[in-house]
Order: sequence, then structure tokens, then C-alpha cells
Amino acid sequence: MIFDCAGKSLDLSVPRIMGIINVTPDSFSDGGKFFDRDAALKQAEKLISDGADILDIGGESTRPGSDIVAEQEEIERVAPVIEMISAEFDIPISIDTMKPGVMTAAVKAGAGLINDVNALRMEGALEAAVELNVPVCLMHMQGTPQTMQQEPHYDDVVTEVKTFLLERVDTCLKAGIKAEHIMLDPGFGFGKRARHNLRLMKHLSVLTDLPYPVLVGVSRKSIIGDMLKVSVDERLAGSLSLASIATWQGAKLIRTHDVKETYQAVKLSQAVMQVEDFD
Ligand SMILES: Cn1c(SCC(=O)Nc2ccccc2)nc2c(=O)[nH]c(N)nc21
Repeated sequence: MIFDCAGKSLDLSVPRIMGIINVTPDSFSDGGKFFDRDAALKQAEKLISDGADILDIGGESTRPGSDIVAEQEEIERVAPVIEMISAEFDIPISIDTMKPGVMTAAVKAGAGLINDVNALRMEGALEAAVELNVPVCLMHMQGTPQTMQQEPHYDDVVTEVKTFLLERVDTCLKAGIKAEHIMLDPGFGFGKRARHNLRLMKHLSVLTDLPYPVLVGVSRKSIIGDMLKVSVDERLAGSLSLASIATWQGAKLIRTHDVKETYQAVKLSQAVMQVEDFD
């Protein structure tokens, strides 16, 4: 269960932590045009020292209703940051993008895993992923970031998400993606109401029982806000609670803003899971 991310290895035999670095205007306090690349390097350093096993770098916000970013603009945001971080640190880097051109530029710059919230459905994305020959995370999303939260509807969200992911796996395998390069993700908050997110968490083992590692991203998300009625900066405890529930059910990668605390929570659930039952 070791993922070779362009020469940097990610051992998913135990639950691991994916730290988030957003290189988007809405993620930099000044909201300025010029992202402070030193800030990104500093953040990488902190996430690594806090225990991150991989860093997820994204140049286009995929929050509900977010603006679409042009491919060239997205490349200009992420490539220099990936270059800098991969030159400075040994940690594997994933590129959070739906665009094939960004995938290619990011891997050339040093990224070793494609994290595609659109599960390689964009024109040219699957071909690019095959060509790049790096691991890929296939995530479920209903609709697009622009439309997904308008009227999400499912007859049976767990079955529909599982079916979607297995269909994407089949398409990927047929196109030449290696089975050992595939990771699955239910896509919490991507075209789901609160009850859909809770059901997916309750029945996560439907996905973790499949022969692919499962990535879970619930950090600070609406699944927590909907239940606790708290703002984004008040969602740490909820995030940690769900990270524990996810790892308890077999999730192998937890995507989080709060690496240090998530590392600690995951460490405990893992210790409970793997303690021997004999002296
Ligand atoms: C790139 N990316 C995202 S961005 C959305 C986000 O964090 N929203 C958000 C962040 C903070 C507060 C509220 C919402 N979520 C996932 C995920 O769940 N899985 C995978 N694989 N990739 C992902």
C-alpha cells in the first residue's frame, strides 16, 4: 500500500495526513493579486513539522459557487509553489486540480499525485493522468462547484457514490491507469446535503471495503457547520471527531487544514485499532 508519488513515497498501510495549501486569492489574507510565495513555503514548513505526510496544493477554490479560474492563471499560481516546495522538502505533493494542463505542469514542477475533485471527467484529463503515470485520487462530486449545492438529490447517496466511483475506476483502468495508482474519495460537501454527508460517513466502510485506499476531506466543512451551527474557524473539534470516525472505518488519508491536531486524533484511533488483544 505504498504509493510512489514521483519518487517520493506515501505509505498508506496506516492512516496518513494530507495538509492543505491553497494558492488562491481568497486564501491569502490580503486577497491580493500577488500570492506571497514565502508564505506558502512557511506554511509548508509548518504543516510538515506538524506531521503532514503529503501536501495538497490547489490554485482554484472549489467551494460552492466559486469562480472558474483560467488554466494559465491556475498554472501560474501552483507551479512556482510546487517547484519551491519540492526543491526544499522531501514530502510528496498532490495537485488539486480538474484541468489536464494544470496536472501536467504540476507534475513537471514536482507534484507526485493528482487530486481531482472531478474524477478525471474533464476533456483530456484522463489521457493526461495516464501519460503522467502518477497516483490519482478519484472523488465523487454531483454537478460542478458552481451548481452542486443548489438542489443535490439522491435516491441512495451511499450506493450512488460507490457506483459512480467504481464506474470511474473501470474507465481509468481501461484507459491505462494502474490499479495501484488509484485512491477513492466520497467528496464530502460536493453536491451533498447535511444528511447525505452524515450517511456517507456512517457507511464509509462501503468504500473502505473496496480494494482502493480512501481519502476523506471533512476539515472545517459544512457537515460540521450544519450540525454545530458554528463558523469555519470554530470547527476544529468537529473536524477531529469526524477524522477519528473516518479512520476508525478504514480511511487511509485525511485531508485537513489542522495537521497537528488531526495527526494526534488519527494517532489515537490508529492505536486503538492496532493494539493486540493479548499480552
Ligand atoms: C480539493 N478538495 C477539497 S476543497 C473543499 C474544501 O476544503 N472546502 C472547505 C474548506 C474549508 C471550509 C469549508 C469548506 N475538498 C476535498 C475533499 O473532500 N477530497 C479531496 N480529495 N480533495 C478535496
